[in-house]
Amino acid sequence: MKIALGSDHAGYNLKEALKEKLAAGGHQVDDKGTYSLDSTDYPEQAAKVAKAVADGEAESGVLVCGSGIGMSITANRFHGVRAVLAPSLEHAKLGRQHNNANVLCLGERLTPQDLVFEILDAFLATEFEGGRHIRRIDKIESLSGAGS
Ligand SMILES: O=C(CO)[C@H](O)[C@H](O)[C@H](O)COP(=O)(O)O
Repeated sequence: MKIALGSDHAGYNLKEALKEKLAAGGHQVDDKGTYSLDSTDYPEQAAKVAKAVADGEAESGVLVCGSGIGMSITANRFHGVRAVLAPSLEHAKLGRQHNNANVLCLGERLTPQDLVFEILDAFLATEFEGGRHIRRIDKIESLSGAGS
């Protein structure tokens, strides 16, 4: 699978570990940065990953910051992106089954690495259930620009 990957400084170490894991699993990883521990602003990397997913250049995205919150807020600004902040396996599975999430957001400062690895595996392995959930996702997509 082609996966766009990004982090800020607070997610850099985890991003590097995830890059290795994804590559070892046979995935094609597009690393959108950041490329060091120097302080940076998460909207920059989140926008690059979200755009790659929105434009169809990547099938899925993975974003890491300290908590995962800033990444998810930013990524969900992009039409067609459904980013899930997943601190547990259940969040990752439900995000795929019910919400057809295409971006996984993680918090390096809050979630231990061994759990993050399991969360990533669950996210990639879980299928969207379709059915009634399609109607709801269509409603989300129809809201783009609403309230502005
Ligand atoms: O967006 C966040 C919090 O909602 C992320 O955790 C950031 O990584 C965090 O805000 C960065 O904080 P820092 O004090 O600048 O390292």
